[in-house]
Amino acid sequence: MLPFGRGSEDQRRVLGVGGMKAVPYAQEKEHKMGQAGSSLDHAVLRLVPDMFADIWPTPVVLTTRRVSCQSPAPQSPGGRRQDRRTGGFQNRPKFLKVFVNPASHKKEAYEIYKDEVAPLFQLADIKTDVTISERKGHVLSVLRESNLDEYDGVVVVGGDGSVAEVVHGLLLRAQMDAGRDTDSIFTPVRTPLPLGVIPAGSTDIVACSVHGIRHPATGAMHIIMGNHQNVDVCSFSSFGRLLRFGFSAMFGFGGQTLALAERNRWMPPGQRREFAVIKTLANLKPEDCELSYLPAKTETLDPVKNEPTENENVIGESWSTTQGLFLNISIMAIPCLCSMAPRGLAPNTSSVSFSIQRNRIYFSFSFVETHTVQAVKLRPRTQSSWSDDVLEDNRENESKNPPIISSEETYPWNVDGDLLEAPLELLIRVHPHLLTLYGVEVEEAEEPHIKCSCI
Ligand SMILES: Nc1ncnc2c1ncn2[C@@H]1O[C@H](COP(=O)(O)OP(=O)(O)OP(=O)(O)O)[C@@H](O)[C@H]1O
Repeated sequence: MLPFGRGSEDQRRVLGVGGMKAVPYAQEKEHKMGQAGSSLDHAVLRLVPDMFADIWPTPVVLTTRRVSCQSPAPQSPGGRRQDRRTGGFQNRPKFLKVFVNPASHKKEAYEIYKDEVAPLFQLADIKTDVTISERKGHVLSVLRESNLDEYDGVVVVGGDGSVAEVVHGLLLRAQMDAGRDTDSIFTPVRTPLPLGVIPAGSTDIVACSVHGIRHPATGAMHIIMGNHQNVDVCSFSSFGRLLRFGFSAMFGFGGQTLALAERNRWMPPGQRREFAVIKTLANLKPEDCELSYLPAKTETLDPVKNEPTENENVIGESWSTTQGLFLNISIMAIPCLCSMAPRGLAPNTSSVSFSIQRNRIYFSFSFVETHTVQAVKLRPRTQSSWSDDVLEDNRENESKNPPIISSEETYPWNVDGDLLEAPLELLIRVHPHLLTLYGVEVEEAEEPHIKCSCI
């Protein structure tokens, strides 16, 4: 099986249009059909840089999960897709609900949609119903209240935060339609609508992970051709209460940096991000946590079907628990490819080392471990080091800023680039193949050409 982030030179080519790398669809399809399945990684990582090894000599944990991924075509209610003229492409949509976030990145999302995507949909005879989001949360309320039966798919034009909002909305809606209580933990049902992602944000990790490239027209072509890829989604819950769905999360450095950036929203975005990274690094303190994880069921290759099969008996359902000081813990349900880490932040590897690529140089950190997990539970054991900084800041700016920490202490998590202030204990469960995205399995993202802010 060819995992994400690996493959021969030939296999690393991505499907592109409009002057970008262009591989004929048939050739790409043939290549994909040659694979036994794709892989998705789930990672929990605990970073203790070498320079701090004397101070925090604890070992490090990084967790990944490998899941086979075949893509049966989801059916819209009533099986209406089968009645359509699909021009040879079985999953080709005819009517799409489109959400555009005009505030994404450089505020160009609407222009990108109008100039680069809408004309392609028109050529392909695809009808659209477009909503320009007016504020954070607007998309969520539209997805809750609209009749979605008439659509073949949903499209989001924006960055990772916008994608996360639509994913959360679609999955909440699916639970509501299935009569589930969305306030509590449950085994979620799939959403019947595939989601297309048109990158228009500053990082676009989800688009890079399913298209291999940040290129709106490539995203549009995957939608038009009805290329489907099933992806895993995480649920985040605390003390039995569902908080949200998402693809990735960071606690420690990643959460603290975002929290600091959010507290300084008055700065321009680039400056805010750099300020937050530098200040967090300068005050970097590890979090003292109890981390438990449920190892994933192992996979072996079925010799007859040449497909990965889960071996339920090898690892039982027993939680592994570790305690100690963690600089960063990341959980990833998608490979998290981006221009700065073209092979992904969650490399699909059984090795205990984790590497990120910067300008073609690889760093293998001995202080990062990877594990394959189905679920992770994190419980900080002391007051967050982040709250010390908040209190210090608040003392400095007491007259300007109201206190942020309430009597009930929360801990900052970076969930798909959004700040989630979670209570003491957070349970993250991986739900295999919960969502279908328009796209294909990609081996590697485009070479870095734009500054990326994923870490
Ligand atoms: N009209 C709006 N005004 C302000 N914010 C909005 C609006 N519509 C949506 N949002 C919110 O903006 C947030 C960030 O958007 P998005 O992720 O698309 O852009 P970005 O942060 O520039 O990109 P990336 O996440 O890739 O870094 C999302 O959480 C979304 O809910």
